[in-house]
Amino acid sequence: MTNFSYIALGSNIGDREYYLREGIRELQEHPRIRVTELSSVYETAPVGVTDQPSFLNMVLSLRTDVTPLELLEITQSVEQKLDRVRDKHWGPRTIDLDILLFNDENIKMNELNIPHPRMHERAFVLTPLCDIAASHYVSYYRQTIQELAAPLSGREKEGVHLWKNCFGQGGYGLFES
Ligand SMILES: Nc1ncnc2c1ncn2[C@@H]1O[C@H](COP(=O)(O)OP(=O)(O)OP(=O)(O)O)[C@@H](O)[C@H]1O
Ligand SMILES: Nc1nc2c(c(=O)[nH]1)N=C(CO)CN2
Repeated sequence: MTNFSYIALGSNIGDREYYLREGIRELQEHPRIRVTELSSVYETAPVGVTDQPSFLNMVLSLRTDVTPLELLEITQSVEQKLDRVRDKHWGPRTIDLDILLFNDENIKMNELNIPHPRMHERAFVLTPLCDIAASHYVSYYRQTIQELAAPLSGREKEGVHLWKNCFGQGGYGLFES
């Protein structure tokens, strides 16, 4: 499995931790994917559409031999399987799986943009990503993840609170409760 990718997960409907856990499990059980690391889980204030429940957010890294478009198909089928309904733009969702990075590729297609076009401005993405990839260099931004996170305002960072510290346990603390 020669490709690597970082995926952001978010949930703000129902049993949010259940949906995160099931999202990870679905990816892990895919024969062409190996989940390699999980960040901690953060509770985050909604960004964009603010009149909705708070989110649980986290990120994971994986290795795979599928293409970026195949990975998008897989993540979308996991979202569907986990009751995701697409109605309101940026509205509440049981599970959202965004492909943040795929190797060091720069992809601009109608259905897929990599790096994810809003990752650099989102504390709810960069904070968990720093758990597992702080020193990872992204050519597109000519910066490491840590450097991307540094200019985020205090207000953005204030909306992001550690909810479950799984990282110190190799990430898989999420499966222990
Ligand atoms: N890197 C990416 N990861 C996931 N979806 C992407 C990506 N780039 C483009 N898309 C497209 O974005 C479309 C909308 O995705 P989705 O409904 O999950 O957006 P969102 O999570 O509400 O908003 P945002 O993209 O700001 O996180 C998808 O159908 C997909 O084709
Ligand atoms: N805190 C938070 N806010 C959001 C999120 C999210 O995952 N977490 N996702 C969005 C659309 O993808 C819009 N706003």
